[in-house]
Amino acid sequence: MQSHQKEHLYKILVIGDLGVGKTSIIKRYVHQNFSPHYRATIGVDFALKVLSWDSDTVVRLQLWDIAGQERFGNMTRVYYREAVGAFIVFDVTRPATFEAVAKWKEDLDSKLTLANGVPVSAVLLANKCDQGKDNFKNHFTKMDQFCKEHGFVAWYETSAKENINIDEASRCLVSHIIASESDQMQPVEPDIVKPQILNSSKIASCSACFKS
Ligand SMILES: Nc1nc2c(ncn2[C@@H]2O[C@H](COP(=O)(O)OP(=O)(O)OP(=O)(O)O)[C@@H](O)[C@H]2O)c(=O)[nH]1
Repeated sequence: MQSHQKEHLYKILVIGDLGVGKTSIIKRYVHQNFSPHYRATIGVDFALKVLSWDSDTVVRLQLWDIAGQERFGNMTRVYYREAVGAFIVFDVTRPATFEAVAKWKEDLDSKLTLANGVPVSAVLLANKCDQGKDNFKNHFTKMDQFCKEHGFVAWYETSAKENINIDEASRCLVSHIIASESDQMQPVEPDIVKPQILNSSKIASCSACFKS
């Protein structure tokens, strides 16, 4: 008997400042391990995660781990090409890395949009929550507001060290990508189609992913 399993291959970007934990999040997600030692990524690195999405769908995530220092280079346009989703990561113990989030998001939206001009789905990850939980608790309301203003579909506190919320964040991103595929979206250069701000009904429909 022939299998009717559907397969999706999605290119996902993992971006954010130096040392915020991008490589560690991917390592935890794909290889189920964690190392406390820091080795800066040079350029870009890749990993593949295969998900049994439901009984008849397999999702392959091609994760592009882009070095933090690349925001200051001119290769991001090349790396972003044909991505359909992104994680933007910051380190809850270093406020400067949160300040850089808006810059990463701007960089992303200025270089990559889907065919109907909508930005690719992006989820914000507040990483190293094993270290900064108490400092961060008071910011939940502000984070929801920040995400709406900057066009993130959701945000999660994560820890690559303690394996917190990484699977959940990924499922949220994938479900948004699958939902947006119904709009026949193909990534194109924004020179052809100008980026648009997500309309509020689109954001509201994502609110299930926002933490309360
Ligand atoms: N406590 C804690 N440490 C973490 C966590 N995630 C990453 N780290 C540590 O933070 C440091 C930097 O992690 P990386 O994953 O290399 O960071 P990166 O964002 O890939 O860095 P670049 O390659 O420079 O862009 C390493 O020493 C990790 O062990 C976490 O969730 N909790």
